[in-house]
Amino acid sequence: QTGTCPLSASADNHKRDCFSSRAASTMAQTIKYLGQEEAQHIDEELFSEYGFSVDQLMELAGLSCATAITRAYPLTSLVKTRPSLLVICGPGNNGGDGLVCARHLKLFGYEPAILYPKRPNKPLFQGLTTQCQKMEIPFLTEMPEAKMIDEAYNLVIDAIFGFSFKGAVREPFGSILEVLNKTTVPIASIDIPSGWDVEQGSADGLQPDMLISLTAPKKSASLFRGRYHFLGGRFVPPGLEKKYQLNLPQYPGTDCVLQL
Ligand SMILES: NC(=O)C1=CN([C@@H]2O[C@H](COP(=O)(O)OP(=O)(O)OC[C@H]3O[C@@H](n4cnc5c(N)ncnc54)[C@H](OP(=O)(O)O)[C@@H]3O)[C@@H](O)[C@H]2O)[C@@H](O)CC1
Ligand SMILES: [K+]
Repeated sequence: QTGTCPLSASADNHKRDCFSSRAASTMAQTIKYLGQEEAQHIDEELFSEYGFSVDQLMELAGLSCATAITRAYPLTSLVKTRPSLLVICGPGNNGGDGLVCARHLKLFGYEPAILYPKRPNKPLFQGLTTQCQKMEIPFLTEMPEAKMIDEAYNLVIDAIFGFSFKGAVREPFGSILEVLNKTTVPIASIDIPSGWDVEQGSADGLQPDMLISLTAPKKSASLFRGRYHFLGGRFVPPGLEKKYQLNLPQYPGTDCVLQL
């Protein structure tokens, strides 16, 4: 009889609702934040064990970044008359993500310009550079001053260093990060705020407005204080997710990004 009583039924519903919201929040709390070595192992396994190529995953990573940026800073929200963006690319795969991201942002209607001061002599990066040039994206020859960046661009995309960054920042990136620290336009960092220790962060380093974590957040992401934290890189096979207990949240529908 109690089972049919409206009060009990609603209490049961309440219990069930509480349980599922608790379950959901437990799920959300247990997304794994990766250490540096763990992130590198996952990366290596994707290429070896799981048969992916770098350019495949870089394309998906860069597309996720462009999509997340479009969500956080839609064209209609930009304060400057032109939808100008500055994309700063570093010497590794994080820089490659930046090149792919710039290409997609151009297709999405933005006007990116790229600073790419240290270009690896590898076909992958040469191809990505050519693709951007053919998309009529200008490459800057030097880092503009902070004041000029604040005047000319709506957003800076930081694709300088990712999860392989270690030690004190070497030139020319030390000077570039110093300038970025003086700018006031929002910064969107790809995977790691550049200059941050991948696990410990950096108290006096960049304070980006947006962070796009790829595959899974890295430990330093728990110190991120900006407005937008997105997850991208929807390419993790179930076996790998299970092995590393990533406990990734469900991406909605066909989306390639998820706001955390
Ligand atoms: N599985 C995934 O999630 C995927 C991840 N992807 C992306 O790859 C990123 C990781 O890429 P990565 O391993 O190439 O390294 P990354 O962090 O770009 O930097 C290495 C470069 O930085 C340099 N460097 C290092 N320390 C330095 C210092 N102190 N000062 C100055 N330079 C320093 C170092 O130079 P070197 O030591 O060789 O002189 C090297 O050239 C990852 O974060 C994500 O964005 C996607 O593309 C695909 C799928
Ligand atoms: K970065």
